[in-house]
Amino acid sequence: MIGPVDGRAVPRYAGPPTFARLPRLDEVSRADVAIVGLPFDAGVSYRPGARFGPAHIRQSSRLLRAYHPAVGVSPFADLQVADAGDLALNPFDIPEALGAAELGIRSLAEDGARVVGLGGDHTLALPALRALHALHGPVAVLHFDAHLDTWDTYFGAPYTHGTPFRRASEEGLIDRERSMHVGIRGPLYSAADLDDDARLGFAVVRADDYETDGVARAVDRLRRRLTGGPVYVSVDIDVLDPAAAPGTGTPEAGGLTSRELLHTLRGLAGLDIVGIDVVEVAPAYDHAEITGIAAAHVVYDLLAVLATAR
Ligand SMILES: N=C(N)NCCCC(=O)O
Ligand SMILES: [Zn+2]
Ligand SMILES: [Zn+2]
Repeated sequence: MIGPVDGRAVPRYAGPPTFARLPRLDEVSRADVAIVGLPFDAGVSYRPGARFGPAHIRQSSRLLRAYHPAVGVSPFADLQVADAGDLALNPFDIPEALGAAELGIRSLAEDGARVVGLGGDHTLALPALRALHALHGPVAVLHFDAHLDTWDTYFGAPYTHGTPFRRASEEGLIDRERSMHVGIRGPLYSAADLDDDARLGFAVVRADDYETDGVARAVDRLRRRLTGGPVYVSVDIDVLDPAAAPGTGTPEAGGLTSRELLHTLRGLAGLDIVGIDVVEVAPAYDHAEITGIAAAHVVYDLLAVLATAR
């Protein structure tokens, strides 16, 4: 395995701009995990800027270290993780951008890598699910978000960051018996949004459930629903409270702490995770890399979970 540049030999703030200062994909013969930047934000409904997310998450990942004590693994030693760079996604043509994202993710996955997409806005979950469906058939979606993202259209547009999981459900890409949202909160357009969402195949762990029932119960609920098949993990960074992730486009008060989120992610060990995205990091609204660091740790903890399958 080729791991990250050692922070005790080359200063953290020097060295390659790859995620965690890992090798580039073209520097390794094969990869278990490919981290790919998806700089695209033409699907947003409010604050723009998630196109700068991949570079920001990479910059905020320079302090990650080799050993994960809570999980008891060294993700970069147990897995060959490499940075595949960014896909070139057309900012003026959403369907074309989604096609390019699907193709890029699919070709990385066909080479045998688990793909971690760094967003970019949440529209990108749709091409990722199209790519994975081609390889695995319908997958369960474990979706961390303040928002349902199963709305229908905005201004008549079907492909936006508020609609990827409705499209994915309509297209038969997801397992409607095993998908779920975690962290849902905030105002909806109407009560019918929740009925539509349930019909599209999602169970819900609300942000408020963390307050009343705690992390262990949330983990228990999601493990029960997700076991028995492939799982796609999609993390919209706005699942975190704006205090823990100010750098995002559609923030909602009352979200998870980063400790709650990371603890929940570690509870996924043993599930068959076939793909991951971390989206909606918009650095223009970030401060002191708070959001970038949270996103980098989300990726790191999910890599640790993947490493437990070794
Ligand atoms: N996927 C994210 N972050 N937000 C969706 C919000 C869609 C809306 O403004 O109704
Ligand atoms: Zn969201
Ligand atoms: Zn979202």
